[in-house]
This record gives sequence, C-alpha cells and structure tokens, in this order.
Amino acid sequence: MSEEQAPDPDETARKLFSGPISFLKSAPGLQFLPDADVLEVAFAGRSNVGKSSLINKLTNRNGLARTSNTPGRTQELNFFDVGEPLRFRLVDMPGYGFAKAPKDIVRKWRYLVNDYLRGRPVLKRALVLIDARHGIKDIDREIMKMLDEAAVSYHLVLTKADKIKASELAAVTAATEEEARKRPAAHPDIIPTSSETGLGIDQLRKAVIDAIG
Ligand SMILES: Nc1nc2c(ncn2[C@@H]2O[C@H](COP(=O)(O)OP(=O)(O)OP(=O)(O)O)[C@@H](O)[C@H]2O)c(=O)[nH]1
Ligand SMILES: [Mg+2]
Repeated sequence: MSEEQAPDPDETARKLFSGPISFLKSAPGLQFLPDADVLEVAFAGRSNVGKSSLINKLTNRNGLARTSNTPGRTQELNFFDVGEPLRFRLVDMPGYGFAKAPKDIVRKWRYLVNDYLRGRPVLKRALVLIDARHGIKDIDREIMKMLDEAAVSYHLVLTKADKIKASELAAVTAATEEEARKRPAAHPDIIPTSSETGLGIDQLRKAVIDAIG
C-alpha cells in the first residue's frame, strides 16, 4: 500500500528560505528603485526590537543582518535577495524611536521610510515588529498609520517572546490583535516570535511566502 505524502508546508517554506542570498545596502541619497520582478517584504519596528535577528533566524544564517546591543545600528535600508527557485527580497529597515536620537536622524528616518513605502508596487507586505514585553507604542502607531495610508498590508509580529511568561504573552497577543482589527491594512493574525527559541519562525516564513504569492 502506498500513501501519497502531502508536502509539509513548513518544510517547503524552510527550503525557499535556505537558497543563496545576495545583499545590497542602500547608499544615502540613493533612489530605492525596485526591480520590477522581485517582490519585497519589509521588516519595520522600533530600534532594538529584533528586526535583524529575525531576518537571520528566518534565513538560518547567523550574522547575515548585523545585530547589535546598540539601538540604531541599522540606519539604511538593507536588501537581502533570497535566491532560487522563488526570488524575493527581505528589507531590513532602520529602527525608529530610540531614546536620544538626534533630530536630524529622526528627520532622515521619516524621509527614508516615507520615500520607500509610498508607491512601491513590489512591496507586498510589511512586518511591523513589536516587543512582546512592551506591546504597541505610539511610535508604532505612527508607522502603522503610514502603512494604512500607503495601503501597504502589514502583519504585526511580537518579538522576544522568550523574555516573558506564557500568560503575559497571551495577554499582549490579545491586546495587539484587538488593535490590529481596527486598522485597515493590518492582518488580523498576530505572530508571536522568538529569535532565541525559534517560536513562530515557521509561521512567519509562511506569512512571507503567502505575501509574495
Ligand atoms: N532574548 C531575545 N533577545 C533578542 C531576540 N531578538 C533580538 N534579541 C536581542 O536584541 C538586540 C537587538 O536585536 P537586533 O536584531 O539588532 O534589533 P534591530 O531591531 O535590528 O535593531 P536596530 O537595527 O537598531 O533597529 C540584540 O542584542 C539581540 O540579540 C529574541 O527573540 N530574544
Ligand atoms: Mg537592525
């Protein structure tokens, strides 16, 4: 008796993320011209929330995106082209909202992010990362508003879930979900993750694949 084995969607997604990766860093003042045929998913969130760590975990490559204890490490857009057979691009965005950020950096961030987000047909989804210990802050609402206005659909992703108790994670997930439901461009499902334990990583890979079709 032979049984047809349905492909495991987690395994399929893992394979798509494990191909060759090339890296392109935006230079200041560069126009971020999209490649018409390469779809993008952008990682946004407060400084130090864990954007770069999550990209490393998703692609299973330590040190691909630079991580740091110093908030504000990533100040440009970093593009990671994931290779065969499905080509897509992960975009590591500069973090927002770190204390003591000089005004000119904040202004630069706004210009950069606004320029990048608006009218970019290849940008299929943004992942807005929220620290599970803190929940959504006003500064996160600012970027959610930008995304709502630019009609870029986004997924709210909780990070550093390993740092809190399961009951606290359940509470912050519910609160985040409630807020997401009121947002026109937000996906209703919240994805709790940890780059330490790997929680939610398979789910997040599937969300990315889903977004790029
Ligand atoms: N415990 C724990 N620590 C994490 C996790 N994700 C990231 N970190 C730590 O948080 C710090 C910041 O992580 P990054 O990935 O550099 O954060 P970022 O959002 O890219 O920061 P910027 O580039 O400054 O905007 C690092 O010290 C990471 O090791 C996680 O899931 N769990
Ligand atoms: Mg970073």
